[in-house]
Amino acid sequence: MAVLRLGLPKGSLEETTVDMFRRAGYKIDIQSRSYYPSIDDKEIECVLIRAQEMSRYVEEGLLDCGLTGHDWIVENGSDVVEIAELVYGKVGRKPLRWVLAAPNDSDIHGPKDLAGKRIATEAVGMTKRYLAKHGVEATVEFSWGATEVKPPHLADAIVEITETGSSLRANNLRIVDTLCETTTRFIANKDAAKDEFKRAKMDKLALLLKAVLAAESRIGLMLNVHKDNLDAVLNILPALQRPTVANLSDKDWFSLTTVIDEYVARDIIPQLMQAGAEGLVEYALNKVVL
Ligand SMILES: Nc1ncnc2c1ncn2[C@@H]1O[C@H](COP(=O)(O)OP(=O)(O)OP(=O)(O)O)[C@@H](O)[C@H]1O
Ligand SMILES: O=P(O)(O)OC[C@H]1O[C@H](OP(=O)(O)OP(=O)(O)O)[C@H](O)[C@@H]1O
Ligand SMILES: [Mg+2]
Repeated sequence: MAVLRLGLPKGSLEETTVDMFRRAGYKIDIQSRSYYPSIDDKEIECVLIRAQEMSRYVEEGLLDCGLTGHDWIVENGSDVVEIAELVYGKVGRKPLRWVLAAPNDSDIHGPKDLAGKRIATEAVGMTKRYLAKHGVEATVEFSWGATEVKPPHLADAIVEITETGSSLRANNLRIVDTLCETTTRFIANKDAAKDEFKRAKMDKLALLLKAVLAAESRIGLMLNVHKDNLDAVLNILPALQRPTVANLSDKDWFSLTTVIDEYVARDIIPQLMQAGAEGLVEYALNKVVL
């Protein structure tokens, strides 16, 4: 039987990825110390791999596809096919940033101030390219992690990824500059992407994962409205998502169903009620296919 070999990222992206697959309809079970999670789809075989190494194994064909950050795909210089961009991190749903950071009281305020200094980072290639772009000579030292603790004694500055900013704050570091942004990508091996079975399977996974992300920021809205108030209520709803308007058994009343961005709901719901909406129900969505 044909099987798709899928790499799941160990580390920061692990929990969110497994949760996204669950909401996409796949149950993944990771036993402690096992690097072969089980999945309730006989056509998929999962392997847990560090995000840093994912693109290398996908490029070599040891894995057909996998999820990892754009940052490590670039850092490794991997030649892989991008099936989908999925904007999620460990905590949030926004791109993450790789930043140059220095102690709050340091005299480093821009790239030029790095001349002759020592910079610790997990992303050596990215940092060297940044220095070259600014024509600055500095020492770049590979860091195995816990990089934020290094300044001021073990390094003058660091290049590190930040999501919530709490690791930088906890270590009295301030952001000096942003080197790049990164998001999660669903990548495939070039040959696997040309294989009919594997490509179809990957496209299906990408569609479902994107649908889960699209649903997270939206809500469903259902309400009833008298015909005299129909236009007023319709005018309040965002123009992009035309609602479904259906007749109720009483001819003078209509039922409206629509999907809107969650952040507009808090403004719109009171307005809708004022305009004559009744029996309004807001509900969570599992998947939205755009
Ligand atoms: N909050 C986050 N912190 C760090 N990396 C994140 C975060 N959210 C998403 N990522 C992404 O996860 C990947 C991190 O890969 P990496 O191999 O460094 O593992 P790690 O998650 O830091 O694991 P470890 O705990 O072993 O250091 C990167 O591609 C990065 O863009
Ligand atoms: O801006 P924040 O929300 O604080 O997130 C960013 C931090 O999370 C990651 O650390 P990780 O857990 O991978 O530890 P490590 O430094 O030992 O790799 C990353 O390397 C940063 O330190
Ligand atoms: Mg890490």
